Amino acid sequence: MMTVPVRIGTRSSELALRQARQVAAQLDARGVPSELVEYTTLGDRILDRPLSAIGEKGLFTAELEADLLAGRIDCAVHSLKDLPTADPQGIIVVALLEREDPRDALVVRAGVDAHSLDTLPEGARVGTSSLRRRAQLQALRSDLEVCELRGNVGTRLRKLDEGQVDAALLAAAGLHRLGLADRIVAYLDAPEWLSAPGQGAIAVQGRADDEALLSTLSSLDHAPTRVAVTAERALLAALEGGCQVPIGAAVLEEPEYGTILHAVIVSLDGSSAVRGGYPVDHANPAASGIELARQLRAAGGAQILSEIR
Ligand SMILES: NCc1[nH]cc(CCC(=O)O)c1CC(=O)O
Repeated sequence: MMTVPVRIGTRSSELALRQARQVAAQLDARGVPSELVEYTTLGDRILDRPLSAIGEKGLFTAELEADLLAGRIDCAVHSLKDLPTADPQGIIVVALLEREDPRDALVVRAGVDAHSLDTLPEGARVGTSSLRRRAQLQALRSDLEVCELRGNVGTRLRKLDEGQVDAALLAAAGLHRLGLADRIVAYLDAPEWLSAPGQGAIAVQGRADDEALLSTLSSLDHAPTRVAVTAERALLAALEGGCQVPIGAAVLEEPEYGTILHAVIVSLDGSSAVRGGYPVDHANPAASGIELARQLRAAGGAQILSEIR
C-alpha cells in the first residue's frame, strides 16, 4: 500500500479537474491517498486560432508528459480523445475509467426553437472547432453556417449565450460531468452521427516502468470500455488520423449482431462520405479497427483522406 499521496497531473479547466477528481475518488475508495497537480497547457493558452491551424502535436498533453517522465507527477488524467493514438515513449494508459455517454450533443441559445439538427432554422450559425463535427453537419445540412467556436466548455456556452452562434455541438460527456445536461436539446445518435474515437472515456497515463503505480491503478480499468476504445482508436491510427481529420467512430452493442464498430470518413465540405461497420473481436479489438480501416480506405476513404492532406 502506498502511503505518500499519488500525484495526479491534470489541466486546470473545470472539466479536466472533475475528471481528475473522479480518479482521485476511485483511488480513495481503495484506500489510496492522492493530490492534484494543475497545469495550464499550450492548448489552453492559445485561444485565438482554430486548433486545426496550430498543428502542433500534444497541445494539451506535452507539459504533463514531460513532468510524468521527470517524476514530478505519478500519473496524468486526460479525456482519452485528446490523447494522440500513439503512446509517447515510456508512457502508457494504465487505466481507462468506465465510459460516459460517447455521443455528441446539440445545444442552442435562448430564442432558437429547435429540438434536433433537422429543426434548426435555415442558415443557422452552428459553432464547433472540430473538423469531424463540421463535415458531418455539412453532409446533413449544407445550408447551415458552421462557425469556429473555441475554448473550454464553459467558454463555448458563454459565446453561444452571447449570440456569437445560434447552436453548438459539444460532447455529451463533458456537459454531463459539468452538471450541464439540462442544456442539451438533442443527442446525436450512432451510427447515423459518429463522434470522436474514444470520446467519453477518461484515461490515466503512467510511466511504463512504474510497477507500484501500475499495480495500484490497474484495478480502475473498465474492461468493456477498453475493448470499445481500443477498436475505435486502432481504426483512427490505421487511417493516420489525429484530431484534425473528419473520422467518426463508435462501438455499439446491437442485440441482433453483437458488438459492432461503426466508422465514417467525411470530406471537409460534407459532400462525400464513406461509412461501414465490422464486428469487434473482444480478444483482439485492435484487429477489428485495422480491418474496418482497410475496408473504408478501399471503398473511397483513401481518396477523401488524400484530398484533405
Ligand atoms: N476537445 C475537447 C474535449 N475533450 C474532451 C471533451 C469532452 C469529454 C470527453 O469526450 O470525454 C471535450 C469537449 C468537447 O468535445 O465538447
